[in-house]
Amino acid sequence: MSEGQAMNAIALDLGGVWRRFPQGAGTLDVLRGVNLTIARGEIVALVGPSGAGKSTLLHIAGLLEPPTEGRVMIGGQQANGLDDAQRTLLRRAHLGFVYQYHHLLPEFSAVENVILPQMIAGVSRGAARKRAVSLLESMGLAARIDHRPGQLSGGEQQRVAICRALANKPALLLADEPTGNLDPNTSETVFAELLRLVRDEGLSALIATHNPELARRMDRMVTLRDGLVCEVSPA
Ligand SMILES: Nc1ncnc2c1ncn2[C@@H]1O[C@H](COP(=O)(O)OP(=O)(O)OP(=O)(O)O)[C@@H](O)[C@H]1O
Repeated sequence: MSEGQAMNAIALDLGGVWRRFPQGAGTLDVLRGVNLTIARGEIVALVGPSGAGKSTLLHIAGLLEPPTEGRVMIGGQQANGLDDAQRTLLRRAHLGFVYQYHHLLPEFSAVENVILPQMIAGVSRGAARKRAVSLLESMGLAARIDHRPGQLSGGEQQRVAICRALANKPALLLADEPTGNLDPNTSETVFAELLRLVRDEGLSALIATHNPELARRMDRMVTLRDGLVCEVSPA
C-alpha cells in the first residue's frame, strides 16, 4: 500500500485539538487536546454529558469552525491553513452532515433535495436522480419521493435528510443527535436505517448521541469529558 493509500484509509484524524472561547474576562477551554482517529468504514459514537463539547468537536471535524490549536485531517488531506474556498471543496468532497432538525429545502420535493447536492458536485441530473431514488427507496420512501418536506412526517423528513447527506458518498458522515427530535419508536427505526445505510455504503460516521442504547450499536464509543477523550470502549 502506498503512503497515499494508507493515509486515505483514515477518514478523520484529529490531533491535539483545542477549542477556546472567550468567557467574561477570561476564556473557556471546551476542547483541551483531543486526539481522535476514525478509519474508513468505522462508525463511532460520540457521547458525554451536556456541554462536554460534542457539537463543538463535530463543527471542527466538519470544517465549520477552526480549532484554536491542533491538527484536522479529512480523508488524508490536511485541513489546517486552507482558505474558505478550499475548505468548502474539501467539505463537499468528503463530508456529509445530519442534524437534529432536517434543514431540507421546503420548496423542493424529497427527491430534488437529494439530487441537488449531487448536481452541485458536478453529477449529471440523470445520474443524480437515479441515485436519489435508489437511496430514498432503500429508506422506505418510494411512495414519498415527490412530496415536499411539509407533506412528510418528522421521521420521513429525517430519512430524506440522511439520504441527502449520503448522496455524494462522503468518506465521513457527521451527525449531531440525528434522531433526537423524533419520538422514541421512530428514533429507533430511523437510527437503525441510518446505520444500515452507512454500513451498506461502506462509509464512516461520527455520531453524537445522548442515547446509550443507540451508542452501543456503533463500532466504538468515544466519551468526551472535561474537554478530553476520556474513554474509547468497544461498543
Ligand atoms: N460560540 C461559542 N461561544 C462561547 N461558548 C461556546 C460557543 N459554542 C459552544 N460554547 C460552549 O462550549 C461548551 C460545549 O458546548 P457544545 O454545544 O459543544 O456541547 P455538547 O456536548 O454538544 O452539549 P449538548 O449535549 O447539550 O448538545 C458549552 O459550555 C457551550 O456553552
